[in-house]
Amino acid sequence: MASKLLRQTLTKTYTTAVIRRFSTMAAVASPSEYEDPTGITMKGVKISGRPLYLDMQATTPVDPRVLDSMLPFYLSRYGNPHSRTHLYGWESETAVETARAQVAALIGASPKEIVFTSGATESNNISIKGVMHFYKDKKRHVITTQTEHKCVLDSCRHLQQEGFEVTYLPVGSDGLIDLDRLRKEIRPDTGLISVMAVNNEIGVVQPVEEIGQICKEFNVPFHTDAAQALGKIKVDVEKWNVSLMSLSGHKIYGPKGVGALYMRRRPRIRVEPQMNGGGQERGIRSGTVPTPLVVGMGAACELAMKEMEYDEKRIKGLQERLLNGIREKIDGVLVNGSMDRRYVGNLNLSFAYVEGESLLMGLKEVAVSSGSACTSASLEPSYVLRALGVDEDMAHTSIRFGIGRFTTEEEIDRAVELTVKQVEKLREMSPLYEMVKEGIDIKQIQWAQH
Ligand SMILES: Cc1ncc(COP(=O)(O)O)c(C=O)c1O
Ligand code: FES
Repeated sequence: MASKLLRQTLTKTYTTAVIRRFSTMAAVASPSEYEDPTGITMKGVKISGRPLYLDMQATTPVDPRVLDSMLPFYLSRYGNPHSRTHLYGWESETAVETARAQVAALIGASPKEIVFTSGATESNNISIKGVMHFYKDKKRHVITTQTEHKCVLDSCRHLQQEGFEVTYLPVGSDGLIDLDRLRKEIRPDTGLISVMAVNNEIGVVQPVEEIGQICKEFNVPFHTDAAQALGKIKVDVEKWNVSLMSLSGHKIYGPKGVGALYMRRRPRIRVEPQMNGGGQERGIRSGTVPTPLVVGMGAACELAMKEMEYDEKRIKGLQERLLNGIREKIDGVLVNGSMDRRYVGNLNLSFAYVEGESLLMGLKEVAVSSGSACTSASLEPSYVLRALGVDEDMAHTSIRFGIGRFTTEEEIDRAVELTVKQVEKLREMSPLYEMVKEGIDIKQIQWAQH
């Protein structure tokens, strides 16, 4: 008895000490090699000092409070949540169920409607291919949009190869779909309508509630990729009338490699599983549930629930500071996508009369994303910006600034300063800008053909 008590106490003390140490280390992560004044070279870029991070749509840092909640499940409570015969299993299972309730609460769902996955990519794959495969005898048609995340588009392409038909709805110059057009495209054999809530590149918020109503009217299941919406805008599965919703942990200050899929129970939506095995997660997603990651996602959802309003207010202020700061100093700045229907943490801008690649190369001190081809594996500029009808040269100079919970005013001011400096420098060298200043309409110029 005494030894058992001693062991428990020791384990507890050990864990608490380790947690403290690790969380502090994590909170101040700054690998020293980048601080070397002579710099290092990575991917052909000379780096001396860490760039400031404004790429929150790509991923977010883990909130230290989230990490704190996760650590015990690596160090002392490491049981398999599916072990039925001992405490280790039971405590992990309890933690997974708590996390399930935390995720459900943030989207107005019942915990029974949440399936844990490896991320939004997997949830999107299960939703799109899983639903269509399950109802394949009667339903052969999917409607989605041209500006979805690659994993939605690619799942749809896969279905097309199998003989399903897919309609890719166009978007207006504001990035939003036309609801009348959506109605017109619905057919008796339409088995799924998949429209993302918040776009990852341009931040526009689709009219999800209205889309949900149309889906109800035509009795077609509605799937929404809410990876960029969760914890950022109010998400409500009832109000939106969604049947399936994809969620991700690492976009909301949680860990990478975990996500969730919401699946409506009434009326019940069915899917064909993509992963077969031990039958975990109601047979929809076999495989041991990664307890620490799931606990982290749950904690991140709970924090988002408490802090979303505060975060949004702060981030909105920073977004305005960034846009006004840039516009005060330079002209020819275009916001890509609707400014009214937009998540405030996203500012996607294009800069006229500069060369895209040079702009990015000159902005190495700010970690941002770009819609230009030179930053991606494909050779085409962003398909999202092209769907909006953004001019080719403007698409090449687009920069996505992603602002988040831990972004500071100083960082925004520094980003303004560096961006303005770079754009001005490039314009000084640009004969095109020279002509514009002289009042020549460059769109009217007939360039020599070659
Ligand atoms: C809109 C959207 N959908 C899906 C994903 C993929 O999410 P995950 O990394 O969790 O698979 C992302 C993130 O890149 C996203 O922004
Ligand atoms: S800016 Fe690099 S390819 Fe267009």
